[in-house]
Amino acid sequence: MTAATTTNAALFDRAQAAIPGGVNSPVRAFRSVGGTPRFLVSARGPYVTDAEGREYVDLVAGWGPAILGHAHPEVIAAVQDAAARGLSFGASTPVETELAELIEQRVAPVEKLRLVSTGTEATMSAIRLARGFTGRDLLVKFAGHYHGHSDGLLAEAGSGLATFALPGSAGVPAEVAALTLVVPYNDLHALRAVFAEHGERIAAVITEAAAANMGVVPPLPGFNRALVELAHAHGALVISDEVLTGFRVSKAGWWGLESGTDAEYTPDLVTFGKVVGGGMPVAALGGRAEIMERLAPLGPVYQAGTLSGNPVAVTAGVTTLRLADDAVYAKLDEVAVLLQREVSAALAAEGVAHGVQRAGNLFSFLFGDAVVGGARDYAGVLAQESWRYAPFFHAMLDAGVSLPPSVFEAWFVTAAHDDAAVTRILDALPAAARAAAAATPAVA
Ligand SMILES: Cc1ncc(COP(=O)(O)O)c(C=O)c1O
Ligand SMILES: NCC(=O)CCC(=O)O
Repeated sequence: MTAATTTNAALFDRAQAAIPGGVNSPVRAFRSVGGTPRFLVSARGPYVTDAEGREYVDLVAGWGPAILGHAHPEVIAAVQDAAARGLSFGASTPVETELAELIEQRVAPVEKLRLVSTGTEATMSAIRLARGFTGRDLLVKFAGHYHGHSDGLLAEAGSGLATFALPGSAGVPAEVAALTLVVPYNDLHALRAVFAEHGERIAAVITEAAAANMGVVPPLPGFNRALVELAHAHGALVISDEVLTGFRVSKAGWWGLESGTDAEYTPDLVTFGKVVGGGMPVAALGGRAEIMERLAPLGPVYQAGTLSGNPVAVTAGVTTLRLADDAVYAKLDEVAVLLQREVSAALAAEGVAHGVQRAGNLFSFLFGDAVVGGARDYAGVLAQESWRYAPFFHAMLDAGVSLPPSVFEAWFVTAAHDDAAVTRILDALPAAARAAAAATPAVA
């Protein structure tokens, strides 16, 4: 390893002078945990390495895409091969159809699919399509769910907005914000009330297939199904956002986990991102052919992109999905279960009251007596002692384990988390649990 020639602190100073907050996405800024963000220079398998030459076991996984671990040799080789043939054509390529077919084969509600570059674009376009299809304007979303940063979706959103306690965003016209109705998650009663009042004006309900941007909050059994039935009874569509869960929690995403059970549901539109790009900018919206065919050039709903279906990025996605076989998903599940158990045991050993939240192989922890039974919505999540997370996070980081820098984010495992990586995490836990136990709330 080459000797470090700079420090994270120096890089952060320089970044802050050139880039707002020193980051290109707010969740990277360490604002809620304090300290200096690590500037990463490389990643391989379950590890990331910072500019000081320090290696960390990674439980962020690029915020989800790296199910195989970082820089999987076959993915890198395929990307290098694609790159050597040209970076972007602005024309159709065979590999785009391959990715669309692969997704359609696995997720039955997706009959037709269009590729875009980010999850934000996928949900934004799905909403326009739902409005164009239904001829209605209102959108229903759930508090604590995050669907990217387009104007209509930032109200009571999760991810960075939860981390920074923002109720929404400046710059969103009141007229636009008024078109989004926010309902507590897992609350069919509240959803029924919204439909009773506004049913004829609601174009769609958008929901994370399993919520994972306020920490993890799974849907109650049958919730997705009931919400589809309710929406359809009122002529509204359901957009199931699988940007985070898609091809991470199973070969067919969250839909795959519930299909074939009593809770099976059929959303009208589904959005994907993260894993479908294998770490490169690919996302997608798909769904019923009748709806998808309203998109230009077939229909009147306009949607486009210079870089949509970029050949290098799509190659990373296709290769990742093809390599993610049953053994990969079994490994993700195994590591997730082990870490849930061991983190919980370490916290319990230090007397830290906590709840464990899980949805497939996604999981997170809630701190405090109020949440030992878990949380089923955003208000439940906010009832925790979130101030216990920063010292826990920093103790793990000091011991060489990189967690999401917010208590409101899921932990992401990879299939490359082998015994050595897991052992390093387990070794770090006792001190981190002690730090969480000793934490005190900040005084204003
Ligand atoms: C459920 C969900 N939807 C949408 C998005 C937005 O995706 P992107 O950050 O690629 O715009 C994210 C994550 O960022 C997400 O977790
Ligand atoms: N779970 C939150 C995200 O994945 C968001 C990442 C980002 O906005 O940078």
